[in-house]
Amino acid sequence: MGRLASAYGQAMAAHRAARAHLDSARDALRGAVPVTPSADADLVARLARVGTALATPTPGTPLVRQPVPVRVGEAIVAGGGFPVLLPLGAGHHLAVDTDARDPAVAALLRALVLRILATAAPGGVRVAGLDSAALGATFGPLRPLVDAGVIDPPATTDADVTALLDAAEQHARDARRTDRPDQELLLVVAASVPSPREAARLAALTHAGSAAAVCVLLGGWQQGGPGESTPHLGSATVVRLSGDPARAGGVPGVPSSGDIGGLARVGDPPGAPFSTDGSGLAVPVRLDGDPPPASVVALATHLGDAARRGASVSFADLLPGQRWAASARVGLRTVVGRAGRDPFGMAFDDATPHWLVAGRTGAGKTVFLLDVLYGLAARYSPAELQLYLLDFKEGVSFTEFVPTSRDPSWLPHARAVGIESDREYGVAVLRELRRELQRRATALKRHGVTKLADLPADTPVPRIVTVIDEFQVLLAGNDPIARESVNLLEELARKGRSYGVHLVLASQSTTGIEALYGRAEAVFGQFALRVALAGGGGVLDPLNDAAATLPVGSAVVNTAAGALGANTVIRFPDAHAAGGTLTRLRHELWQARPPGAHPPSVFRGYDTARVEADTTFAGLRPGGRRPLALVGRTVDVDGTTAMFITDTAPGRHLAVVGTSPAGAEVLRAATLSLARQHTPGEATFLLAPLVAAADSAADDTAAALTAAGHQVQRLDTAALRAQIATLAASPPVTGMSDPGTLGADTLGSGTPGNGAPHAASSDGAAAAARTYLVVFGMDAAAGRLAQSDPVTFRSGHDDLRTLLRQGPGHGVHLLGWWRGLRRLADDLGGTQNRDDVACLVALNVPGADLGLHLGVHDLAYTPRAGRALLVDRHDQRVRLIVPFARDGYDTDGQE
Ligand SMILES: Nc1ncnc2c1ncn2[C@@H]1O[C@H](COP(=O)(O)OP(=O)(O)OP(=O)(O)O)[C@@H](O)[C@H]1O
Repeated sequence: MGRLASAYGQAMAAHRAARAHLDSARDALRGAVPVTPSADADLVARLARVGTALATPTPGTPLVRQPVPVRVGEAIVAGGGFPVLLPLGAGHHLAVDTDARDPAVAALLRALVLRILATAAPGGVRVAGLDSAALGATFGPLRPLVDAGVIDPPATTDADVTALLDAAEQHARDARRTDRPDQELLLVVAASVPSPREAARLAALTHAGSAAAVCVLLGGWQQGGPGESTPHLGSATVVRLSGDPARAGGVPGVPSSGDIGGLARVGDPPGAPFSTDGSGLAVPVRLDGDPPPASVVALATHLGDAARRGASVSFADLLPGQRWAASARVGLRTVVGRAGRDPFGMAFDDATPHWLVAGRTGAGKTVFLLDVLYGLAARYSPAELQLYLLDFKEGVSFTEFVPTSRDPSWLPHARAVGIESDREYGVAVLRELRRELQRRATALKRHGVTKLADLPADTPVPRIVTVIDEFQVLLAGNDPIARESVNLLEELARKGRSYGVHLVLASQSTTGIEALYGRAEAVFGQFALRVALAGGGGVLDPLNDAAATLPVGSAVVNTAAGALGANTVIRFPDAHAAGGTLTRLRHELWQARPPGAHPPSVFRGYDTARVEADTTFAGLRPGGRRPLALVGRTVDVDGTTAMFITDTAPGRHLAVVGTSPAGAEVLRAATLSLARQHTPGEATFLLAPLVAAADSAADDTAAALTAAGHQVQRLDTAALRAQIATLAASPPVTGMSDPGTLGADTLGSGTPGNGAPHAASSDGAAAAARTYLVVFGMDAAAGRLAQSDPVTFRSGHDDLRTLLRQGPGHGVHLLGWWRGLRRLADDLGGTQNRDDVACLVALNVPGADLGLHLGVHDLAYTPRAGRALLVDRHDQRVRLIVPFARDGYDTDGQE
């Protein structure tokens, strides 16, 4: 009886004291003055030890400094009960010996999550749930909190669990390092014990101390028996639902826990035990059940707003107070988002000169890059920072940085922008950057220093950031472009650190890039900083799967080339959602551009090149010594005009080859550009539109030439044959020959009767008189040219070959479109005569055939719509070009 009475007394006192704690906690949460328990002095003294740990929380008090009393259930005593509160937070944890597949445990864990969230200041607690045993069902009733963004979806797979523990350990390290007064508490709720390895990691967290700001609630924790190696927990209160029935009794009318479900034994809280002998609370405890669903919803509503506010990172957060106030001398740094509640910065400096960014499509890669670029552009003036921006995908990543018809602004830091770039354009940019490295190396040598940062202050050299989105396209396959790109990237990555040239390579995946075979380490080894967005874990160490569960708008930033333990999870704002702010910022920066600043050179892969819009074309005037035939825009950094010189050297003729009707467009551009270099009457244009596909271009050419006052004659096949014979037999030596003798249908405005112009004998005056024979569909004349003259026995081909060899010396040039390479070779009399037409524009001609025709082995050319290969056999030029075409010309016509 005495023992029972004593137990009863102890229990009642505990009840009163605990009630007082609870009340005071509640009052404190409401801002009221704490209530001092007034009870039996002896028992209060004992419970005071609990009270020390269970210091009264006040609203907004971080849970990492002091543990808070959290109710777990009601102690059962005869005739009543009292609430049982346990210290949690500040290095105090809880373990239950049964896992959450037992509904009582699941309900208890949910109740604890709810109470801790309600106790903490909004945003003061982050909840990370692990539930591989019940596949997340334990957290089901808390769904409103998940939906409101207050707690994260639970980890259910092995990978999720590992990632969650990685993040928790990182959190602990960061919390210890920063030791902030407002540190967020990470509540790790394990509904069951995962594998032994993860169990050990959870146990280690319970030893991490209050500075780690982690609180672990652990279901299914069985302290190991003899011989078992279950790790010991740190400061944790243990709750048992199973076990020794004899120990569970002790109160009249209260069965042991072994006898009925739902009653538990509560061990001694660390540092403030209930018992003196380690036996824990003397009476059994009915664990609290689920909080009412209405409470969950109410809390979700209450905390959801705060969570959203806390979680949202606005684009404005990335911007500095003052524009262009930072110095790039030792590196570049910008805020890219937030880690926890703190702004998070990333740098291009000696430690992290280059960045590797990966994320599956839709993970927010473009948005992240925009955040970075605007952040940098707002901090550093164009004198400190230049940008080269390359995008290899279909999309609009960098369009906003270049002027358009709707918005004339551009980002003044941008030097070159490639949108839907060709690989050849990418290589051109990398070559340009390598030239810049060489210039910088020379400048550093001149000043006797080895690093950009050591240059004298009065010789500032801007840092260059080159962003290559979807860079794997550049390295795709194992062709000369891929190989050259790898070489260039490796060199830029290796030397860029010292010379202030930084690379950001972004991709959906960095694995399986064939051209990198054996070189990946040499290239990526220079990329200490890795950013893994959702699905972008490939840039991290294979054991580091921290990116496995990232939502859109988050990233793992790792400054140790992806190694485990160097992760920081950040959130970055959606730049797309801040369109207005972005536009205003860009306009502000544009208005502030230095006087004389030029817009970036822009390459848009999908643009048609129009000769009329070409600046070289616009500048052409009569009187030049060697007329230029303009054929397109070179795919290079500046989009220089692609052209041939038509001088008196043998072979200065143009062959455009391929079935694509774009061939007629190229002839049109070449002809019109030549025409601009002659005064009317000085040159004769003999146009032979032999195929229907060229009619439109030929008619347009004739009309434009006529309008400009030039002499134009139209030839049919027969007339062409005759004209070739005439020009071959008696090349014009002076004045104009009579076109009437050519059987031509005169279209031009020049005087009929004045035929081919004369050609002077020297280059100096060669431009003075020319004949341009422009044949649209030269192959259509093959039959006629093959026929021999019954008198002279000369075939048309004989005459053509004479004309090709001797014509330029007499001012006669052939511009022809052949629809097949074979036809061209036949007309030339075999590939051995290929130099007789030295200027070639290859359209949809297979690269291998072209290589054979030209006798070039490793010709890298992939025929595609809107592109051509320019080959000049005299100066060994081989360039990818965007051939000129009229607006509305359908490049799809090219196969
Ligand atoms: N921080 C963010 N917060 C919210 N939404 C975001 C965030 N970042 C990106 N998004 C959204 O995700 C979508 C995809 O973003 P983005 O275009 O940057 O993806 P991506 O990885 O570049 O995809 P793709 O490679 O297919 O172009 C967009 O609708 C964007 O608004």
